[in-house]
Order: sequence, then C-alpha cells, then structure tokens
Amino acid sequence: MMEQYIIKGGNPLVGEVVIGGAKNAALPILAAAVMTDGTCTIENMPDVRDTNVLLQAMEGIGATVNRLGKHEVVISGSGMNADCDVDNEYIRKIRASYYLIGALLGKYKRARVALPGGCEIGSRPIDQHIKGFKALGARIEIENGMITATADELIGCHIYMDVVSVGATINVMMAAALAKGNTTIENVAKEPHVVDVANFLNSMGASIRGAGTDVIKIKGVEKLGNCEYSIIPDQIEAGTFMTAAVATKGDITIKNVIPKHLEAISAKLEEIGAQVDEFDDAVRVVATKRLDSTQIKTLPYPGFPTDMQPQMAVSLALSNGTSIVSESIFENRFRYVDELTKMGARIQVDGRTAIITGVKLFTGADVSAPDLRAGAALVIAGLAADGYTTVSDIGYIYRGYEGFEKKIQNLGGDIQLVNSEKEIARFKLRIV
Ligand SMILES: CC(=O)N[C@H]1[C@@H](OP(=O)(O)OP(=O)(O)OC[C@H]2O[C@@H](n3ccc(=O)[nH]c3=O)[C@H](O)[C@@H]2O)O[C@H](CO)[C@@H](O)[C@@H]1O
Ligand SMILES: C=C(OP(=O)(O)O)C(=O)O
Repeated sequence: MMEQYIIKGGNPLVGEVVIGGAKNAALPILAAAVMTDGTCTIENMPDVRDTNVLLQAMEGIGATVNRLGKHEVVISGSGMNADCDVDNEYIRKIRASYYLIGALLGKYKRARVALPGGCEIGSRPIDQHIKGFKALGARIEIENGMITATADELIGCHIYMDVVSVGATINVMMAAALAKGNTTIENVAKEPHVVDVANFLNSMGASIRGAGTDVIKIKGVEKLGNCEYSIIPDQIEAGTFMTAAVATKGDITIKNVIPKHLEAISAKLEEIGAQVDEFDDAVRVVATKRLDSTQIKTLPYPGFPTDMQPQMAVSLALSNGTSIVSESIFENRFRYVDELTKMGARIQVDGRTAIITGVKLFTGADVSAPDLRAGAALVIAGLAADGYTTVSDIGYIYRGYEGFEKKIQNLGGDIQLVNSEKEIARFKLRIV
C-alpha cells in the first residue's frame, strides 16, 4: 500500500498556522534565477515536491544549488551552458518545467525542454507561450515530447495575449527581459505571483513595469546580476486553511499572509456567514454554525481562484441550501465530485457547472486524490466527516503543501500518514 492519510473527522480546527512561500511564484522564480551567471539568494522557498523536482532538474543542467536551511536556497547558473536539454521522468510530470523555456531562451537564445505535465485538470495548451516566443523572434519545434526554441536574437515586440494565462505571461516576460529593445504584452495575467516574478527579475536588474495590471512593459537589458529575494506567501495554502476552518466549524488564525491577495476568498466566506478578521499579515476565520449557500465562478485574479474551487466546494457541500459553482478556467476540475459523493455529498456536475445541495454531515469513506487541490479538499472533507476517511494518492498533495498533516495536527485535526493496513488499524484502535 502506498502512503495514505487516515483521518478521524469531527474535531473543529482551532489555533494558528503559518503559511509558507507560494509554490506558483517559487517555480518561475527558480527558473529565472539561472538567467544570471551571478548568484541569487532566495528566501521563503516552499519545501514541496514541485520545487524540489525543479531544483534537481536545474542541477541536472549544471546550475549550482546550495540550500541554506529548509527555506533558503542560493542558486548560480554559471556552470550551465547553451546546449543543455531539460528532461527526466519527473520534470515531465510538473507544469512549471515550461518556465525553463523562457528563462533559457532569454539567456542563451536556445532552450530544449520536455513538454510540461501538471495536474490533469484540463487540456492545458501552451499556444500562447509559443505565440509570445515567436513574436520575440524565436523558432519553435516540437518533437518526441520536447519543445525546442531557438533564436539568433530576441527582439522586443508587441504581443496581445488571446487568453489570460499565468504561465504564458510569466514565460514571455522572462524571455523579453533579455531581448533587444522594448516589449509590450497586453491582456496579461495579474496574479500576485506574476507580480512577484516581475519584482524578482527587477531585483536581478531587469526593467519590467506594469505587472499586476493588464499591460506589462519590458525594456530589454543585456544581462542580469545577483539578487536577494523573499517569495510572497502562498495565497492558495492560506485559502485552503481558511476553508478548513469553515468546513470544520473551527477558528483558525492564518499567519504570514498578504490579506489583499485573499480578498476573493475572504469575501465569499463572509458572504456565506463566516467571520473573517484581517490583520497586517494574518487573517482569522471563525465559523461556529452551519453556513449559507452561494454562487461561485472561477476567474483570473482578482476573481475567485480556480486553485481554491474544490476546497470551497467542500465548504458549500456542508452549507444550507443550494450553491452553484462554475469553473471557467479548466474544463476538468470536478474530478473530486465522485469521491465526495462517497462521503454523502450531493453534487451534480453538468459540464463546467456543479450544483451543490448542502448536507448536514459527511460520512467517512475511502477516497482517492485526483489532483493537488482536489486532494486537499478531500482531506478537509475527511476532517469534517463523521467517522474515518482514508485519502490515497496523496503524492499529489505533496506537490504543493509542505507539512500538510503536521499543520492540521497542530490545529487539533486527527490525521495520520500511514502506509500499511496495520497502521490504519492502529490509528483506529489508538495503539501507539
Ligand atoms: C504552475 C502554476 O503556476 N500553475 C498555475 C497556473 O497554471 P497555468 O499557467 O497552466 O494556467 P494558465 O493561467 O496558463 O491557464 C489559464 C487558461 O488559459 C488557457 N491557456 C493557457 C496557456 C496557453 O498557452 N493557452 C491557453 O489556452 C488554459 O487552458 C486555461 O484555460 O495558473 C492556473 C490558473 O491560475 C493555476 O490553476 C495553476 O495552479
Ligand atoms: C494546478 C496546480 O498546479 P499545476 O499547474 O502545477 O498543475 C495548482 O497549483 O493547483
């Protein structure tokens, strides 16, 4: 038996939890760090599977990676060269490997990288990345699962993105940072992690303005240099604990966050009747009673994040009345619904819409995580359920949550990591 979580539901989560650095900022920042032959010292690096896979891949192509403790890393790209290929079994499984295309294309005018993986939440094309690289003057070839981008030189240009894409915005911004002349990218993503990567590149000597608005303007520079940087807190890890407070009728103070980044989530939780208090760098979420239903539509930032849709749906599945959740970003992000149904949830999916009829209580069941956020959502469901729940395929959860079960245990949640039937029996009998 592979590792699983076993959970005995029923305890409200109460206490404080400290949020780590944002995975989806950390990944492009790591890739951007090798765009200089100098050194980048990066703090608040989350110690999660995806960042570790990317760090290994970077070492595999000659970058030097020195870890100063669990959350600080010093990176130098000086040992790398222009004809490195980025590929291994693991790099093919993560999404953010595609950031090495923009980073290496910018630095060497050549990049050859395995096509990206990531959670199976939709078809996930990369046409907008390619459109941006081509507009900068790159030639693109895709064969045998690899993408190759080459250019004699990259020349600044004007790009209008057809869809708002986090990945394409960041990737093209990285390549354009080392292009000749000025680039304007319109209809860009405005997520906090887009802004964080622009700030990181600027701290290396890039000249990028407008990140966080619809238009990013980049003045190409010849090279980038050393920097020291601290990654922003993870908006989605924070949101996950916010919804855990609601689903378990708990009281959690979530520390080391930027409350502004959480506004879409806070507003929805307040709308359904939770108490949300904002502090300078913390939010407290209290839910003492059963909450109300609502409607949610996932949208690019500052709309409600798709990466919070499954966790929020779990809270709504325990609320009074009928809620409607529309998923407008990824067409296949309701795969957790069948699992949640095993626990007594009443959810009907029709295409990109889920109609949720709230139930009073879930009952424990054996469920399996179909992807990262759905996995976290099923854990929350287990914490709120009557009886025992096992969650398998938790490797997905490790992709993006550091010490998930420990943080939950510290809040009073009854959860254990197990890898045998014997351990499950022990947990149930409380034999230590
Ligand atoms: C590693 C990382 O940061 N992953 C996040 C990133 O994924 P990712 O960067 O893959 O998501 P995008 O923002 O690019 O995708 C948004 C939408 O644009 C479409 N699209 C995207 C690119 C493209 O070239 N063509 C195209 O049509 C996608 O299919 C999707 O419908 O942003 C998503 C949206 O916030 C999050 O759910 C992911 O957690
Ligand atoms: C979908 C996610 O990640 P990825 O894009 O890496 O699959 C996520 O972080 O929720």
